Amino acid sequence: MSRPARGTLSRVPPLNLGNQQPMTPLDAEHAWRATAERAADTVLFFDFDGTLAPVDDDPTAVQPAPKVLAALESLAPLVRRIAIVSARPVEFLRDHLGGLAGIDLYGLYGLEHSHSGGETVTEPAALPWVPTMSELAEQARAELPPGALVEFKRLSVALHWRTAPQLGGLVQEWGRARAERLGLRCQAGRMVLELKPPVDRDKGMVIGEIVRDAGGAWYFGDDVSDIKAFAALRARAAADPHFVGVCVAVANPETGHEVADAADLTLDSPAALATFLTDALPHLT
Ligand SMILES: O=P(O)(O)OC[C@H]1O[C@H](O[C@H]2O[C@H](CO)[C@@H](O)[C@H](O)[C@H]2O)[C@H](O)[C@@H](O)[C@@H]1O
Repeated sequence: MSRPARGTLSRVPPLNLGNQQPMTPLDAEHAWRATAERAADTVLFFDFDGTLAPVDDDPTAVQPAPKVLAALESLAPLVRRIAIVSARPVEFLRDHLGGLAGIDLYGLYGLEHSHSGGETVTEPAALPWVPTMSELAEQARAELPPGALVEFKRLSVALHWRTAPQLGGLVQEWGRARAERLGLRCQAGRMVLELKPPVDRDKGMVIGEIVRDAGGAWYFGDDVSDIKAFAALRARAAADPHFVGVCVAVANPETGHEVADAADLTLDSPAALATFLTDALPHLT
Protein backbone atom coordinates (compact mmCIF):
# COMPACT_ATOMS: atom_id res chain seq x y z
CA MET A 1 0.00 0.00 0.00
CA SER A 2 1.34 3.46 -0.80
CA ARG A 3 2.31 5.86 1.95
CA PRO A 4 -0.05 8.69 2.87
CA ALA A 5 0.92 12.00 1.31
CA ARG A 6 2.13 14.66 3.73
CA GLY A 7 -0.67 16.91 4.84
CA THR A 8 -3.40 14.39 4.22
CA LEU A 9 -5.32 12.04 6.42
CA SER A 10 -5.08 8.50 5.17
CA ARG A 11 -5.47 4.97 6.32
CA VAL A 12 -2.33 2.87 6.59
CA PRO A 13 -2.13 -0.84 7.30
CA PRO A 14 -3.04 -1.56 10.93
CA LEU A 15 -0.73 -3.29 13.33
CA ASN A 16 -1.42 -6.99 13.23
CA LEU A 17 -0.86 -8.59 16.60
CA GLY A 18 -1.37 -12.33 16.52
CA ASN A 19 -3.25 -12.09 13.22
CA GLN A 20 -6.26 -10.48 14.80
CA GLN A 21 -8.35 -8.35 12.55
CA PRO A 22 -8.76 -4.88 14.09
CA MET A 23 -12.37 -3.70 14.06
CA THR A 24 -11.30 -0.21 13.09
CA PRO A 25 -13.61 1.47 10.58
CA LEU A 26 -12.09 2.38 7.27
CA ASP A 27 -11.77 6.13 7.41
CA ALA A 28 -12.03 9.04 9.81
CA GLU A 29 -15.65 9.79 9.06
CA HIS A 30 -16.71 6.18 9.64
CA ALA A 31 -14.57 6.06 12.75
CA TRP A 32 -16.23 9.15 14.25
CA ARG A 33 -19.67 7.85 13.29
CA ALA A 34 -18.98 4.53 15.01
CA THR A 35 -17.66 6.50 17.99
CA ALA A 36 -20.81 8.65 18.10
CA GLU A 37 -22.86 5.50 18.74
CA ARG A 38 -20.85 4.80 21.88
CA ALA A 39 -19.49 8.25 22.76
CA ALA A 40 -20.50 8.01 26.41
CA ASP A 41 -18.33 4.87 26.66
CA THR A 42 -15.41 6.18 24.63
CA VAL A 43 -12.09 7.43 25.97
CA LEU A 44 -9.88 9.80 23.96
CA PHE A 45 -6.16 9.44 24.76
CA PHE A 46 -3.48 11.91 23.75
CA ASP A 47 0.26 11.89 23.99
CA PHE A 48 1.64 15.39 24.71
CA ASP A 49 4.96 16.21 22.99
CA GLY A 50 4.81 16.00 19.21
CA THR A 51 1.07 15.27 19.36
CA LEU A 52 -0.70 18.08 21.22
CA ALA A 53 2.38 20.32 21.17
CA PRO A 54 4.86 20.90 18.34
CA VAL A 55 8.46 20.00 19.05
CA ASP A 56 10.80 22.75 20.23
CA ASP A 57 14.56 22.76 20.86
CA ASP A 58 13.85 23.67 24.47
CA PRO A 59 11.68 21.10 26.32
CA THR A 60 10.61 23.79 28.79
CA ALA A 61 9.34 26.12 26.05
CA VAL A 62 6.66 23.95 24.43
CA GLN A 63 3.00 24.89 24.30
CA PRO A 64 -0.02 23.08 22.87
CA ALA A 65 -0.78 23.92 19.25
CA PRO A 66 -3.28 26.76 18.77
CA LYS A 67 -6.90 25.60 19.07
CA VAL A 68 -5.96 22.21 20.48
CA LEU A 69 -7.07 23.05 24.02
CA ALA A 70 -10.34 24.53 22.79
CA ALA A 71 -11.03 21.33 20.85
CA LEU A 72 -10.31 19.16 23.91
CA GLU A 73 -12.55 21.33 26.04
CA SER A 74 -15.41 20.95 23.58
CA LEU A 75 -14.91 17.20 23.26
CA ALA A 76 -14.65 16.49 26.99
CA PRO A 77 -18.40 16.59 27.79
CA LEU A 78 -19.19 14.44 24.74
CA VAL A 79 -17.12 11.38 25.67
CA ARG A 80 -16.53 9.29 28.77
CA ARG A 81 -13.03 10.61 29.45
CA ILE A 82 -10.17 12.52 27.93
CA ALA A 83 -6.78 11.41 29.17
CA ILE A 84 -3.27 12.67 28.47
CA VAL A 85 -0.67 9.90 28.62
CA SER A 86 2.83 11.30 28.54
CA ALA A 87 6.45 10.92 29.60
CA ARG A 88 6.17 14.38 31.18
CA PRO A 89 5.41 14.76 34.90
CA VAL A 90 1.75 15.35 35.81
CA GLU A 91 2.64 18.79 37.16
CA PHE A 92 4.08 19.83 33.80
CA LEU A 93 0.99 18.59 31.99
CA ARG A 94 -1.31 20.42 34.40
CA ASP A 95 0.63 23.66 33.88
CA HIS A 96 0.55 23.31 30.12
CA LEU A 97 -3.08 22.38 29.65
CA GLY A 98 -4.35 25.78 30.65
CA GLY A 99 -6.46 24.59 33.56
CA LEU A 100 -8.61 22.31 31.42
CA ALA A 101 -11.20 20.75 33.70
CA GLY A 102 -12.26 17.12 33.78
CA ILE A 103 -9.17 15.69 32.08
CA ASP A 104 -7.18 12.76 33.45
CA LEU A 105 -3.40 13.08 33.42
CA TYR A 106 -0.99 10.13 33.33
CA GLY A 107 2.59 11.32 33.66
CA LEU A 108 6.00 9.64 33.53
CA TYR A 109 4.56 6.75 31.50
CA GLY A 110 1.93 6.17 34.18
CA LEU A 111 4.19 6.34 37.24
CA GLU A 112 2.05 9.34 38.23
CA HIS A 113 -1.59 10.16 37.65
CA SER A 114 -4.20 12.72 38.54
CA HIS A 115 -7.88 12.24 37.86
CA SER A 116 -9.97 15.19 36.83
CA GLY A 117 -7.88 17.84 38.61
CA GLY A 118 -7.38 15.74 41.74
CA GLU A 119 -4.15 15.17 43.64
CA THR A 120 -1.17 13.58 41.95
CA VAL A 121 -0.69 9.95 42.92
CA THR A 122 2.72 8.33 42.45
CA GLU A 123 3.29 4.62 41.90
CA PRO A 124 4.70 3.53 45.30
CA ALA A 125 7.18 1.06 43.79
CA ALA A 126 8.90 3.93 41.97
CA LEU A 127 9.41 6.24 44.94
CA PRO A 128 12.59 4.59 46.32
CA TRP A 129 14.25 5.48 43.00
CA VAL A 130 14.04 9.26 43.44
CA PRO A 131 17.56 9.63 44.95
CA THR A 132 19.07 7.44 42.23
CA MET A 133 17.46 9.58 39.56
CA SER A 134 18.60 12.77 41.19
CA GLU A 135 22.22 11.55 41.39
CA LEU A 136 22.04 10.32 37.83
CA ALA A 137 20.95 13.76 36.61
CA GLU A 138 23.86 15.38 38.45
CA GLN A 139 26.33 12.89 36.96
CA ALA A 140 24.92 13.41 33.47
CA ARG A 141 25.32 17.18 33.81
CA ALA A 142 28.89 16.74 35.00
CA GLU A 143 30.00 14.09 32.53
CA LEU A 144 28.17 14.72 29.27
CA PRO A 145 29.60 17.37 26.93
CA PRO A 146 28.03 20.82 26.61
CA GLY A 147 25.20 20.58 24.10
CA ALA A 148 23.65 17.53 25.71
CA LEU A 149 20.59 18.61 27.67
CA VAL A 150 19.71 16.80 30.91
CA GLU A 151 16.05 16.91 31.98
CA PHE A 152 15.43 15.71 35.54
CA LYS A 153 11.84 14.60 36.10
CA ARG A 154 12.02 13.22 39.67
CA LEU A 155 11.38 9.63 38.59
CA SER A 156 13.20 9.68 35.31
CA VAL A 157 16.02 11.46 33.53
CA ALA A 158 15.82 12.40 29.87
CA LEU A 159 19.08 12.90 27.97
CA HIS A 160 18.52 15.16 24.93
CA TRP A 161 20.72 15.88 21.91
CA ARG A 162 18.30 17.86 19.69
CA THR A 163 20.49 20.95 19.61
CA ALA A 164 23.68 18.90 19.23
CA PRO A 165 22.79 16.00 16.93
CA GLN A 166 26.44 15.00 16.63
CA LEU A 167 26.30 13.94 20.30
CA GLY A 168 23.49 11.42 19.77
CA GLY A 169 25.72 8.35 19.72
CA LEU A 170 27.79 9.38 22.69
CA VAL A 171 24.76 10.37 24.81
CA GLN A 172 23.01 7.08 24.09
CA GLU A 173 26.13 5.07 24.86
CA TRP A 174 26.60 6.92 28.16
CA GLY A 175 22.92 6.54 29.07
CA ARG A 176 22.66 2.85 28.25
CA ALA A 177 25.85 2.01 30.15
CA ARG A 178 24.62 3.97 33.17
CA ALA A 179 21.21 2.30 32.99
CA GLU A 180 22.81 -1.12 32.99
CA ARG A 181 24.99 -0.26 35.96
CA LEU A 182 22.10 1.14 38.00
CA GLY A 183 19.46 -1.41 36.96
CA LEU A 184 17.34 1.19 35.16
CA ARG A 185 15.25 0.87 32.01
CA CYS A 186 15.74 2.88 28.83
CA GLN A 187 13.09 4.37 26.58
CA ALA A 188 14.21 5.88 23.30
CA GLY A 189 12.37 8.86 21.84
CA ARG A 190 12.79 11.75 19.46
CA MET A 191 16.45 12.77 19.90
CA VAL A 192 16.20 11.70 23.51
CA LEU A 193 17.03 8.69 25.64
CA GLU A 194 15.07 8.38 28.85
CA LEU A 195 16.24 6.41 31.91
CA LYS A 196 13.48 5.12 34.19
CA PRO A 197 13.13 2.95 37.30
CA PRO A 198 12.63 -0.77 36.69
CA VAL A 199 8.93 -0.55 37.51
CA ASP A 200 6.42 -2.17 35.19
CA ARG A 201 4.54 0.83 33.87
CA ASP A 202 4.25 2.01 30.28
CA LYS A 203 1.68 3.68 28.07
CA GLY A 204 0.31 0.32 26.93
CA MET A 205 -0.34 -0.79 30.51
CA VAL A 206 -2.08 2.50 31.34
CA ILE A 207 -4.33 2.29 28.31
CA GLY A 208 -5.02 -1.44 28.79
CA GLU A 209 -6.34 -0.81 32.31
CA ILE A 210 -8.51 2.16 31.37
CA VAL A 211 -10.17 0.60 28.33
CA ARG A 212 -11.04 -2.64 30.09
CA ASP A 213 -14.66 -1.54 30.52
CA ALA A 214 -14.84 1.07 27.73
CA GLY A 215 -16.82 0.68 24.53
CA GLY A 216 -14.28 2.50 22.41
CA ALA A 217 -11.09 4.54 22.48
CA TRP A 218 -8.89 6.69 20.28
CA TYR A 219 -5.18 7.11 20.88
CA PHE A 220 -3.20 9.94 19.26
CA GLY A 221 0.59 9.69 19.39
CA ASP A 222 3.76 10.49 17.49
CA ASP A 223 6.60 8.49 19.01
CA VAL A 224 7.72 4.89 19.37
CA SER A 225 6.59 4.71 23.01
CA ASP A 226 3.05 5.33 21.70
CA ILE A 227 3.09 2.07 19.75
CA LYS A 228 2.56 0.21 23.03
CA ALA A 229 -0.62 2.25 23.50
CA PHE A 230 -1.78 1.33 20.00
CA ALA A 231 -1.12 -2.32 20.83
CA ALA A 232 -3.28 -2.05 23.95
CA LEU A 233 -6.19 -0.83 21.82
CA ARG A 234 -5.61 -3.65 19.34
CA ALA A 235 -5.62 -6.20 22.14
CA ARG A 236 -8.87 -4.79 23.57
CA ALA A 237 -10.49 -4.86 20.12
CA ALA A 238 -9.33 -8.43 19.59
CA ALA A 239 -11.08 -9.48 22.79
CA ASP A 240 -14.33 -7.67 21.99
CA PRO A 241 -15.61 -7.24 18.43
CA HIS A 242 -17.91 -4.41 19.55
CA PHE A 243 -15.05 -2.29 20.83
CA VAL A 244 -14.07 0.52 18.46
CA GLY A 245 -10.37 1.32 18.81
CA VAL A 246 -8.75 3.91 16.55
CA CYS A 247 -5.00 4.57 16.51
CA VAL A 248 -3.87 7.89 15.03
CA ALA A 249 -0.26 8.78 14.29
CA VAL A 250 0.97 12.35 14.20
CA ALA A 251 3.68 11.98 11.61
CA ASN A 252 7.16 13.43 11.81
CA PRO A 253 10.40 12.79 9.95
CA GLU A 254 12.26 11.65 13.08
CA THR A 255 10.21 8.59 13.94
CA GLY A 256 10.01 7.64 10.27
CA HIS A 257 7.19 5.29 9.33
CA GLU A 258 7.22 3.12 12.42
CA VAL A 259 4.37 4.90 14.24
CA ALA A 260 2.33 5.57 11.10
CA ASP A 261 2.66 1.94 10.08
CA ALA A 262 1.13 0.88 13.38
CA ALA A 263 -1.76 3.37 13.11
CA ASP A 264 -5.08 3.50 11.30
CA LEU A 265 -4.91 7.16 10.41
CA THR A 266 -2.09 9.64 10.03
CA LEU A 267 -2.14 13.39 10.66
CA ASP A 268 0.80 15.52 9.70
CA SER A 269 1.24 17.80 12.72
CA PRO A 270 -0.20 18.92 16.08
CA ALA A 271 -1.86 21.81 14.19
CA ALA A 272 -3.55 19.28 11.89
CA LEU A 273 -4.69 17.41 15.00
CA ALA A 274 -6.42 20.56 16.27
CA THR A 275 -8.30 20.86 12.99
CA PHE A 276 -9.12 17.15 12.96
CA LEU A 277 -10.61 17.31 16.47
CA THR A 278 -12.55 20.49 15.73
CA ASP A 279 -13.99 18.88 12.60
CA ALA A 280 -14.99 15.82 14.65
CA LEU A 281 -17.26 17.81 16.95
CA PRO A 282 -20.33 17.79 14.67
CA HIS A 283 -20.12 13.99 14.49
CA LEU A 284 -20.45 13.70 18.24
CA THR A 285 -23.09 16.33 18.94
O1 LIG B 1 5.29 11.15 25.99
P1 LIG B 1 5.51 12.51 25.43
O2 LIG B 1 4.54 13.52 25.95
O3 LIG B 1 5.54 12.52 23.93
O4 LIG B 1 6.98 12.97 25.92
C1 LIG B 1 8.15 12.47 25.24
C2 LIG B 1 9.34 13.37 25.54
O5 LIG B 1 8.91 14.69 25.21
C3 LIG B 1 9.83 15.74 25.45
O6 LIG B 1 10.92 15.63 24.56
C4 LIG B 1 10.55 15.81 23.20
O7 LIG B 1 9.98 17.12 23.03
C5 LIG B 1 10.93 18.20 23.31
C6 LIG B 1 10.17 19.51 23.22
O8 LIG B 1 9.57 19.65 21.97
C7 LIG B 1 12.09 18.12 22.32
O9 LIG B 1 13.03 19.17 22.57
C8 LIG B 1 12.77 16.75 22.45
O10 LIG B 1 13.76 16.60 21.46
C9 LIG B 1 11.74 15.61 22.29
O11 LIG B 1 12.32 14.35 22.57
C10 LIG B 1 10.30 15.72 26.88
O12 LIG B 1 11.27 16.72 27.07
C11 LIG B 1 10.80 14.36 27.31
O13 LIG B 1 11.05 14.36 28.70
C12 LIG B 1 9.75 13.30 27.00
O14 LIG B 1 10.30 12.02 27.27
